[in-house]
Amino acid sequence: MSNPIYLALDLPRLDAAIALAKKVKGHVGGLKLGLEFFCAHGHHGVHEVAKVGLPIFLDLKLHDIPNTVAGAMQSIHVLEPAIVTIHAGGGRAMMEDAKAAAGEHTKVVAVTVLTSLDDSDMAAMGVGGSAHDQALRLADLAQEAGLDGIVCSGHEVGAIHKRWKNGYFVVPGLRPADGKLGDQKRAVTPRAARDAGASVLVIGRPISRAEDPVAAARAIEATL
Ligand SMILES: O=C(O)c1cc(=O)[nH]c(=O)n1[C@@H]1O[C@H](COP(=O)(O)O)[C@@H](O)[C@H]1O
Repeated sequence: MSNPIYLALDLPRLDAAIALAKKVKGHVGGLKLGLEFFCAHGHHGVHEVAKVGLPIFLDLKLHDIPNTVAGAMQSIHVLEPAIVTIHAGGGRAMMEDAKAAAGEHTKVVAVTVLTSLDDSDMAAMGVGGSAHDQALRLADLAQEAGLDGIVCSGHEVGAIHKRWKNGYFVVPGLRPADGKLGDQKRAVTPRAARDAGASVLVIGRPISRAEDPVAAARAIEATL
C-alpha cells in the first residue's frame, strides 16, 4: 500500500519548502501546497516543488460562482495536480462545473466543514445541527455532484465512508496522541483516521515544525 501521508508545505519560503520536501521525501506519499504557498509562489513554485518527484495536492479551496471556479480549474490544468480542493459550500452547480473543468487525472475533492470549526461555530454561522451533521450533508451533496471525494475530519470520515463506499477521503487536522492542537478543533490521530477509512492523511506542523522533521515523519509513519 502506498504511503497515505501528504505533507502540508505551509511555509512562506520556496527554498525552505523544497528543502523540507527533499528531507522527508522517503516518509511521505505526496506534498500539499496550499494558499500560503500558492499566493507567494504561484505556478512557478508548484513547478519547482514538483521536481522533488512526489504527487502534488493543490489545496486552493476554490469557492466562487460556477463560471469563475471552472475558469480557475482550467488555469491549473498545466500544473497536473493529483488532487485539487474546492469548497462544498459553493453548491452543487459549482462542484459539477469544477469537476467538468478539471484535468482527467486530477481528483477534485470538496471541503465539507473545516477541521478548525466545531459545533459552536456552526451555531454562530446559523447552521442547524452539529459540525458532524453538516459534514455529512455536504458530503452527500459532493457525491451527488459527481466529485471524487471530500475533505473532512477524522471524526466524520467513518460515517461518510459507510454512505460513499468508493469515495476518496482526505483527512487533515491530524495530531499524534501528544501533539499540540493549535487552531485545529476536530483532531484525531493519523492512525485513527486511517482506520476509519481516510484515503489521504494531511499532516503539516507535526512534521514541518518538529525539531527533527524526518524523525517526526518516521514516527507517524510507524503508527500506521
Ligand atoms: O483542505 C485542507 O487541506 C484542510 C481542510 C481542513 O478542514 N483543515 C485543514 O487543516 N486543512 C489543511 O490541512 C493542513 C493542516 O495543517 P496542520 O494543522 O499544520 O497539520 C493545512 O494546510 C490546512 O490548510
